[in-house]
Formats: sequence, structure tokens, C-alpha cells
Amino acid sequence: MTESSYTPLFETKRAKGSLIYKLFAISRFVGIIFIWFYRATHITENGRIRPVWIGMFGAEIWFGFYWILTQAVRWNRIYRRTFKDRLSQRYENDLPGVDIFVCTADPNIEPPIMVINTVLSVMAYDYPPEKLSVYLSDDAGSDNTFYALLEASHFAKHWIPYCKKFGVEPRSPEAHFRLETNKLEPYQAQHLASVKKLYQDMENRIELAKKLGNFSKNALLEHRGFSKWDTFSSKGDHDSILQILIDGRDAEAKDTEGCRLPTLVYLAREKRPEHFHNFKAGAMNALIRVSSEISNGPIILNVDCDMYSNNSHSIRDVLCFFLDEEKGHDVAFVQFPQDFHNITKNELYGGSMRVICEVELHGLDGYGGPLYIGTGCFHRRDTLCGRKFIKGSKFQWKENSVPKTGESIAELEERIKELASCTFEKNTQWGNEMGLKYGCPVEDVITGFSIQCRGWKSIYSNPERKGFLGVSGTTLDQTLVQHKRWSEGDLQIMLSKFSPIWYGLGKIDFGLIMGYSTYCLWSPNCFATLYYSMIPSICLLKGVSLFPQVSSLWILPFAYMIITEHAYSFAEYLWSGGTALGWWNEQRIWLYKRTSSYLFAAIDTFLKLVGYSDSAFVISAKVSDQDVEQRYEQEKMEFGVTTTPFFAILTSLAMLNLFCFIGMVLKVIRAGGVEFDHEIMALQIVLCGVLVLINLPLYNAAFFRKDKGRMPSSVTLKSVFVALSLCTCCYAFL
Ligand SMILES: O=c1ccn([C@@H]2O[C@H](COP(=O)(O)OP(=O)(O)O[C@H]3O[C@H](CO)[C@@H](O)[C@H](O)[C@H]3O)[C@@H](O)[C@H]2O)c(=O)[nH]1
Ligand SMILES: [Mn+2]
Repeated sequence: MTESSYTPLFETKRAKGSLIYKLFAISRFVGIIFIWFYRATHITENGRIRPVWIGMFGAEIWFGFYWILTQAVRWNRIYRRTFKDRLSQRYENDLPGVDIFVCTADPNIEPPIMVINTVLSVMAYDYPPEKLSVYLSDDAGSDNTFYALLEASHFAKHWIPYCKKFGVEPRSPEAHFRLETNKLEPYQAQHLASVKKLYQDMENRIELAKKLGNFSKNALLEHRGFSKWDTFSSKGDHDSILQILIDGRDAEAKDTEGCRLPTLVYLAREKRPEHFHNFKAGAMNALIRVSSEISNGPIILNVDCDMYSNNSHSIRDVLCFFLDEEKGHDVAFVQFPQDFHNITKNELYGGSMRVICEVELHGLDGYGGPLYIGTGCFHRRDTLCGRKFIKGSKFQWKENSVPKTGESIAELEERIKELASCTFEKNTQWGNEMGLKYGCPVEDVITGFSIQCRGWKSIYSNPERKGFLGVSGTTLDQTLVQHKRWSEGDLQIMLSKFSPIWYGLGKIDFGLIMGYSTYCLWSPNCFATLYYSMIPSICLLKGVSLFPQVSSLWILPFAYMIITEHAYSFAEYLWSGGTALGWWNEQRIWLYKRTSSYLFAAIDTFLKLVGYSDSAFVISAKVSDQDVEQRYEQEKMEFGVTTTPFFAILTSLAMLNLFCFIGMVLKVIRAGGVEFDHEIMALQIVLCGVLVLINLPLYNAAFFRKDKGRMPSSVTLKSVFVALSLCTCCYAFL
């Protein structure tokens, strides 16, 4: 193709209305300055500094500063559109190989049947099968998962042709079977029935094998793979197990229609108690090396085991970015949003992260690209392995290929198994300059950031039809645990050598630095939020005023900030596709995350800094009991666990606000309204009142509910005690 006839493979559009938004933001900035000015000039009373006011000032400085950071992701939003027909015209016969990595780590939390649904969905991409290779990393080294994958390798021979023949979406069997099927043509209905029957038989066999703890004689005889478990002692202590279940290069590997099949590989990297395994990052790096000897696809897609492909065209979408002749050369990775198939209408736990996906990531894209968020992300293999971007360089897609060695599959497996051993990375740059970085609970974010600092861009791909759908947490505890891991990991990045501020400066756009900082500073939000949700309420009880009185002009900036904050976030939430009640729920979960997850994340990060604690990767639950599931569907908040420290804090705070509010009301009644000055207390009454309102589901769970999801009475008792003591102490000393 000549330069002049260049037609792009994708287009980029800027969001409309950004001027209006900028004016609005400036007016809010002025509001912040007024509030700061008010605090600074009113902090003394009769020549003495009011200590409680210092805290208020501190909190307001933090909130103002943090709000400024969050502006970057709203200034400059962009949207992408791809032209897949042009891609086919130009590259159909030269498409690059794509290696797909699926990670799993625990067959109880992540049932094998769910894992293989994800695997099958990515095997059925609309892409030449001989260029597709799917790798499953199993950090549990579970023979159940292996067995399920073996079953999937057979079922794929029926499933893939079915998908392609009828062009079905999505291509995860379970998700497809969930769809309405009564409108199907008889011809497809017949095929569907038979493929469904095969699926159910397979599912039964997998279930049965798990129950009995052994595998059908056929499977054992047929597959030498099971012998690898002979030396297996536990999930943390075993040899590498590498099995090529379908060899895509083998001309015999065909589906029922005679078409080639994608390569399918099972890998359980070696684990030994004396070698730290680095969680998912370790698994990914082992996969990068092992795959480089089998298929060596220049593009790598990484998905969590619950994130099935919901759109069979995603690979083609992504290639429009990578292969664009003008703008594709510096693209390191293409990130899809994290979407979920089990979100309820008013998402009680804010699970969809709506505003992040629909607004903020588009904003980051405007400054050089979104974060790598660990799943639904396509990488350029070379970049992931540490290659720098050199300005002006153009990438040759055909470079990567695996030399033909003529070995048998078994010989190949035996030779490259070494790449997944515990000692392989010793004295290498893996986990550091090469592959995913180690030592951070959000390996994804820090890895993506360092790639961007090497001069690469990333792209946010958020087409109408969602690319991937996973499982969102179905209990409050799960949500808080997950956010603790994220906010802790992000804060660690902020304090590490790879801090967006000092490491990123000069390497990436300043807007992107601000964007990263909003996430990396999630956790420190806990302090200002805790202060603001406790002290004004206690002062209300005591009759100490912390805000300007209603008749003063100083009330204006406060009123303006409070009203615009909520009105804007409400509008933004609705634009992003949410419901009004969903927004209200979002406010609650915002408060809960900030006062529990973020607090523990900050404490643990501090302990880690002084060498007292190690951060772990607590795997998010993907299945739950039926009654828990039912309450989730009904959007009833789930509190029924005693073992979590989160609830004690949340309940204590809720009780504290309840007591302060009731105390205030009693005082007013007793004094007949004489001694109580509503004028100077108005904002505190509103604040405390809203905190009580937002906690209604919690009081309900603590005092009225009878089901298993209610607040354990031990937690309620403890919290009432803590709240009462806090009220009394503060009352005495403030
Ligand atoms: O030792 C481990 C731990 C986890 N995983 C896998 O990592 C994935 C993500 O784990 P999950 O518990 O589902 O975490 P989430 O909180 O849902 O994960 C988000 O956040 C993580 C970083 O904290 C990223 O790694 C994920 O990709 C991203 O989806 C799953 O497929 C796990 O099987 C491993 O392979 N090995
Ligand atoms: Mn997950």
C-alpha cells in the first residue's frame, strides 16, 4: 500500500461538551478556595486555635486536592471506533498469531466448569484457529481442572463449529444456554439441543469426577497426562505439569466439520514451599515463556478465569489498533473494561464500577491510555517482555515464529517444562524488567504503568457489545476485601520507586499522572472521610458548631459544593447507564469502602513499610450459597460473617451517627427548642441525618432482620459498645 492511499483502521473522537464541563469545574475550584479561606480565617476563636477545626481544615484540604486530581480523567475523554472490514481487506491472510492466557488458582472458588466455559468462549473467537492458542494456567495444580479441560478439548470439536455455523454470541456455552432460545429456527434448535446434551453430559462427568475423587477409566487410559499427578504432593509443592491437549500444528486436530482447531495447553507451574510464587504475576510470566516455545503469538490476551468472551470479534477490534499503519506502532496494549454478567439492577455493592468504565478510562485514554487492569487486555508480546518503544520504529508482525524442531509433543513438553520451574527466574530480569512485575497486589497496574513509562501508549476499547463478562462479588465482605487488595496495591505503587509522581514525571503525560494518582491515593481517603463522618456528628451532640451559620454568606460555598458534588455525580451515574437507586447505593458503598477497606489498606501498607506484614492476594469468590445468591438477587445487603474486621468498623460508625442524631433530637425536645441553635447547626444536622439515612440497611440488618445475612449479634453488641464509649469520651474531651 502506498502512503497516500492510507485509510485508518480506527478513528478517535473527542467527547462533546467539554467546554461546559471545564467552566463548571472552574466554578467548583473557586468554591474550594472559598472553603479553604473560610477555614483558615475562622480557625481561631477568642485568639485560641480550635483543635477540632484543624481536623476539618485538613479533611477539606484533602478533599479539595483529591477532587482536583479527579478532574484530569474528565477533561479529555475520547472514544474509539474500529473498521474491521478494512482490516479483513488488508490483512486477512497475514493475521498475527494470538496467544490467550486464562489464569485460575483454586478449584473451589473457581469451579472447573466455569473455567472451561471461559476457555471455550475464547477458543471460539472469530479468528483463524491455526493462529489461535489458548493456555490455561492452574495455580492449584488441580487434576479436576485438568480433567475438565481435557473434556473441554473434546467438546470444543462440537461447540466451535456450532458457534461458527450460526454466528452465536456469546460463545461461552453456559451464557449461550442462558439466552432465550424459543425464537430459533428449527434447524438451529435441533443443533442446539444436541450440543446442549453433549455439554450436560460433560458437566455431569466433571461433577461426578469431583465428587468421587477419581476419573473415568476411559479418561485415565486415554490420557497419559494424569500420570503427572503421581508425584504431586500438594498445591504448593509439585513439579511443573505441562500438557498440550490440542496441538494446532497437527493437521489431524480437526473439529466435526473438518476445520482446524486452536491449540490448547494446560500448565501448572512448579511450586515449592521454599520458593515464593508471586501469585498471578508469577503465573503469567511462566505462561509467557512456555507459550513462546509453542506458538509464540505476537499478541497476548490475558483473561481471568471467570471472564468469558462476550464478543467473538474482539480480536479483530484489537488488531485494528495494533495494525493501523500510522497510529498502531506505539500501542503496547488494548484494554477492555471489566464488565460483569451478574450485576443486579441497582447494584447494591457498586459492582459494575460504572463511572470508572464509562467516564474515567475514556479520560485516561485521552492522555496516553488506560491502566492495565489485569483482565480483558491484549498485549504486544515484545513489550510485555520489556522492549522499549523507539520513536519511528515500525513493527514487523511476521517476525515471531517457532522454529520447527521435529520433536514429538511429549519431547517438546519435557524440554520446555523447565521454563515453568521455580528456579528458572533466578538471576534473571523476570518479574522486574521482563514480564509482569512482582511484589505488588495489583501486578497489573504497576506493569501497565511501567510499560507506558517506556514510551508506549495503550488504548481503551469499549465497544457497544461488551468484550468480556465476569463475576462480580455478591456480598459486602467480598467487595470490601477486593477493594482492600486494590487500594493497598495502588498505595504501594504510590510509595514505591514506580510512583506515578516521581517515576512518571517527564515520561508520561501529566494528565495521566493525575489519573494514576486518583487510584493510587484511594486508600488515604479513609482519614478525611472517617473524620468527616464522625467528628461533626459528635460535635452536633455536644452543640459545637463546625460550619458557618445559615444566615452567613459563608454558607454559600459550602452549599454550592455539596449540591454540585451530588448533582453532578448523580447525573454522571445516570449517563453511565445506572439507576437513581443505584446511585444512592453507590454513595453507601463509597462510604463503606473508604471507612473500612481503605483504612485497612493504609494500615497494612504502613506495616509493610516498617517490615511487619506481607501483602497477600486473597482470591475473589466466584460462587456462593444459594440463599446468599438469592439475597443478592433481591438486593439485600449481606452481613452474615463474623470473621471480618470490616463490619465492626462500619457498624460502630453507623451506631455512632445514630446515637448522635437521636441525642440531638432528645436535647431539642427536652430544651423545648430554646437552647439549641438550628441556625449554626444546620449543616451538621444534614450531614449526620444523611449518614443515618444511608445506613438504614445496616440498622435493619443489625436490629430487625432474621435471615442468615443479618448482622451477627456479636458484631452489633461490640459496635454499640464502641460507639457509646466513643460518644462519651469525645463528649467529655472535645
Ligand atoms: O495466586 C494466584 C492468585 C490469583 N490468580 C488468578 O488471578 C485472577 C484474578 O483473581 P481474582 O481473585 O478474581 O481477583 P479480582 O479482584 O477479580 O482481580 C482483579 O484484580 C487483580 C489484581 O488485584 C487482577 O490480577 C485481576 O486480573 C483483576 O480482574 C483469577 O483468574 C485467579 O485465578 C492466579 O492465577 N494465581
Ligand atoms: Mn475476579
